[in-house]
Formats: sequence, structure tokens, C-alpha cells
Amino acid sequence: MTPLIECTDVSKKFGDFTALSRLNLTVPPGVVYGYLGPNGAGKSTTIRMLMGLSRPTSGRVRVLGQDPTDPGVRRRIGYLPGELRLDERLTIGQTLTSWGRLRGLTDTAYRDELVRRFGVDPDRQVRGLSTGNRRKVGLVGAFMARPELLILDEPTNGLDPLMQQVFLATVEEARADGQSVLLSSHILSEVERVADLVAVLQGGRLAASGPTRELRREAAQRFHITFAEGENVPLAALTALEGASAVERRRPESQEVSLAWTGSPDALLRFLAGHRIATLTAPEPDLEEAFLEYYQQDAPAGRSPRPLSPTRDGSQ
Ligand SMILES: Nc1ncnc2c1ncn2[C@@H]1O[C@H](COP(=O)(O)OP(=O)(O)OP(=O)(O)O)[C@@H](O)[C@H]1O
Repeated sequence: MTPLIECTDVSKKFGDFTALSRLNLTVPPGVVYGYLGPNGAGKSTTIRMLMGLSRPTSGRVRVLGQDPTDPGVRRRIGYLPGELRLDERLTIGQTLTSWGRLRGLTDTAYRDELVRRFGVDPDRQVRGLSTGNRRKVGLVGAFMARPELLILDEPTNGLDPLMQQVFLATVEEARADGQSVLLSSHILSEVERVADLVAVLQGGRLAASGPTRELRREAAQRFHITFAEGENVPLAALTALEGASAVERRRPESQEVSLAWTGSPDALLRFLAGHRIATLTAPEPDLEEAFLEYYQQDAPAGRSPRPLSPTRDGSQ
């Protein structure tokens, strides 16, 4: 089956600065693909090339089997840019109608359903809309024509938690309908619920790619442990546990310890059971931290990308 997106050895330079370096990425039909990476990693640069808004310095980009600078290709994609520019003179309804016209949208039932779901008011003027509300208008526009491919740049930026859930449910619905979605994010937890496949960018290079569940397994989990008052803080013993790294007190002399843990937390929990614990929390893994660690561990001699596993989609 022809991939919906295929980047082959794609590099992008801005003057002397290399924003993307030899990127290989394949998005097969019918999947949700998470494009992850810290700020400045090169996600938007990639997405702009996928949308034909800029050209690679070298390498080849194919979207829906074609050169994405062909305007016919762009019309077939549901696109949410990182920075959405709207015509301030229009209402939300007029905005959606004009986008629908561009796409030749005739069946407006799904658009209306999305308007209801995302809670946007078609009569409201675009001028004065908050960032979150603008994002919601952009999302309705991207999904409304049920395109075979959606490309969404940081779609949940500015959305409240409830709307994030609505968004994720809409992505799942699109996949069930056979559509593919590429979405960028710097938040792992946001993507992991919906993405079948992920690619992680670091400084313009692919640090890892593969099925989401494998990426999750590889990422170190951080634990914050507060030992009960009077309890000895067993820093050395914690450090000695296989799976533990970066074991440190959160403040000098405090009872709070923070550590990174790789693999199943079984052994950690067994160890902690022998101590009096006041609190134990496990914040979402910080993507940048987890992957910097992973990256350094796996590529000590250089910066060659390595898939988490033989990648299902052939990208790496
Ligand atoms: N037109 C440009 N000219 C010069 N440098 C650029 C240009 N566009 C992007 N860059 C640089 O390329 C790098 C990647 O930027 P990009 O916007 O793709 O990152 P990103 O992963 O989308 O991050 P963010 O989440 O912060 O948007 C950054 O260092 C950025 O400053």
C-alpha cells in the first residue's frame, strides 16, 4: 500500500543552521502517528514541508504519493498549522463555510456535529477569540471534510483538559473511519493514548521511532518519594537498585527523593515496602529528559538514530 507520507533523507537548512538532518519517515494508511520532540526539534519545519509550504534542502518528500507543493495535494489534507491565521472580519460560521467551499464540502452534517462537539459558536466574530477557541475552529476545519490525511501541528496547544479529550476522541473516530492522522506534540502523555506509531525528534534528528507501546516501555519514569519523618533516607540503596538512575534529594536534608526508573517498577515498590513512605508520585515522563537519556545511552559515539525496534512502518 502506498504510504500517505514518505520522507526520504530529508534535510532542511536555514543558512548555516541545519533544522532537519536526513529524516526518514513513513506514515502508512489508517494510523495515528505521533510526531514528538521538544521545542525547536524541527517538528513544524517538517510539517511545513509536508504541506508544501517549504521545500527540503535535500531529500525527497511525498504526500499522498505526490509532490506536496502541488496545490491539488494540499486540498486533500486536513491541516492545522502551528500558528493559525484567521480572517478577523469573519464570523466562525463564515470562516468554516469559506474553508468548506475551498474543499468542495457538500455534506455539512459532520461539520455541524464538530461545531457542537467542540462548543464553538458559529455566530461569534473571529476577532477577539482566545487562542484555545481559535484552535477549536482550526480543528473543526481540519476534520470536517473527513480527509484521508490530517496533519495537525501541536493541536492541543491552548485546549482545556475537557477539549483535549474531545479532540482525542475525534482522532480515534477518524482512525476508525480509515483516515490517517499525523500530529505533533512535545507532550508524550497526550500522544500515547491515540498514536499507534511515534517518531521522536531531537535537534533535527530522529532519535527513535516505532510502535508507541515500545517507546513507552523504553522511556524512564520519574518517581518522587517522600520518606516519613524520622525515616532514614536510603539514597545509596536506591542508587544500587537495577533500573534506578539520577537518584537525588529534591532539597538538601529533605525527606524527598527523586529518581528515574527504567522498566517495571516491581523491584522499586518491593524495596519501598520496607520503608515508611509519606507520599509517592510518578509524574508523566518528561519526554526531553527521558529521550536525552535514552539517546545518550544508545548512541554514545555519535548521533545515529536507532529505531526502538524493527519499525513496523519501515521508518527510522
Ligand atoms: N525560517 C526559519 N529561519 C531560521 N530558522 C528557523 C526557521 N524556521 C525554523 N527555524 C529553526 O529551526 C529549528 C526547528 O524549529 P521548528 O519550529 O521546526 O521546531 P518545533 O519542533 O516545531 O518546535 P516548537 O514546538 O517550538 O514549534 C529551531 O531552532 C528554529 O529556530
